[in-house]
Amino acid sequence: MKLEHLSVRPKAIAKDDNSHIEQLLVAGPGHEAVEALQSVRHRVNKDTAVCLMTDGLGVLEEVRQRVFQGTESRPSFVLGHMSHRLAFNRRYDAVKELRHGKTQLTFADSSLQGQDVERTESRINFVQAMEGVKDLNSSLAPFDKWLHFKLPSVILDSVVEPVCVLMEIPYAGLQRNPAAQRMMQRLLTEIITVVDNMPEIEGSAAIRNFIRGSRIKQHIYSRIMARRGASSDLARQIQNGLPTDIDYLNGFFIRRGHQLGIETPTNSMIRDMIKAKHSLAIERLNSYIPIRKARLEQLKTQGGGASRGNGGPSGQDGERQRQQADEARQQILNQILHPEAADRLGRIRLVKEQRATDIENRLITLAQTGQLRQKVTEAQLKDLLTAVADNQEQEKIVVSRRKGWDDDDDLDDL
Ligand SMILES: CC(C)(CO)[C@@H](O)C(=O)[O-]
Repeated sequence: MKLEHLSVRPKAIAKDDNSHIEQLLVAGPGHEAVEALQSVRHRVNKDTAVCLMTDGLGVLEEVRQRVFQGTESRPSFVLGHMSHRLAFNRRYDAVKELRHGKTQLTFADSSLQGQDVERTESRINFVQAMEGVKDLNSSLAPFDKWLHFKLPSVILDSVVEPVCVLMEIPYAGLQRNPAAQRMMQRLLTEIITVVDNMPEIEGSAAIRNFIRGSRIKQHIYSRIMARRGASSDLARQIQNGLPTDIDYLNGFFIRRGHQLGIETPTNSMIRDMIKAKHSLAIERLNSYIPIRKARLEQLKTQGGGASRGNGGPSGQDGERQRQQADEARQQILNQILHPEAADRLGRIRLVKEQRATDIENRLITLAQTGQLRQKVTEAQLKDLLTAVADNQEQEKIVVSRRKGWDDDDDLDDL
């Protein structure tokens, strides 16, 4: 079974609805935006206002070029960025706020590069509608102020995450690794040169002060400290063969550098290495079914099957054996889970370690007994989660009333 790269969830694409869209908010990873807009292009015209609240930079340029170039029916755009931390609850199609922040909106007319100025009225209406949603805490800002708000997270993701991936270290490892720090410094120097020359922000003292002074470095350092216990999101995406936003992180600065005649060799090399690693991960994920019997036998003798955490030998030998068993376990899980399912299980582990371990044990047992013929999809994993939850509820003979956002719903946020 090959990995699909249709990243937009089918539910977001209502193919049979042809009604005109007046206001459209596109959020999420940068790499999903083009596909999402293409799916509703026939419902959008020059009276539509689209707010791009996507991750990364260069998304608007890509959307203008790939979806609306040469058409009369080009909508007008608002760019947005928010610092709220949100979780998506798939079961209820709802969003939960984990941390309150603010939303900044802007018009990107300065990046139109000779194209017609967009209609202002529809954009103003959209901004007003968003300002009316109290929880969004939105305001309209000049372009440079907006970029100043968004740039730190984009730079952080371009400088820190790829280095974690390539050196195979978590955030904590960056602090004590001079080679990693040199690599980050090179990436940052090139990025700063590109930003400093972007025509859209010419004359912006706020951005100049931010990138030329020590503030950007302080920001990166403080984020590394804050996340030192965490592993990189990009590493998780690559390991699971999921699409990444690298083209809207380092890729954006490379494209802009090219347009401005600025060389960005370190960013280009790192982007290519990330892409190569991603292709290898996909190849690996697609090449392991059916599970090799010999590997399973090895796993059984190492005690790494469905028996995680059940004691075993102690001391250094015991530790080594446990490590080997954990690695073997992980290898098997990589073989039997679809990337989206592995991703979901990983997130469940963050909040319910025992639940994730129980599920893993079941999956490994199914694999060992030859009952898995194909990789487990995210939908199948959800069924299994529900079955395990039902079972546990019956075992406890406890009746509990479900709340809107109870514990199990939290698993669905993930
Ligand atoms: C880079 C940008 C923010 C405007 O300069 C916009 O064009 C974009 O994201 O595509």
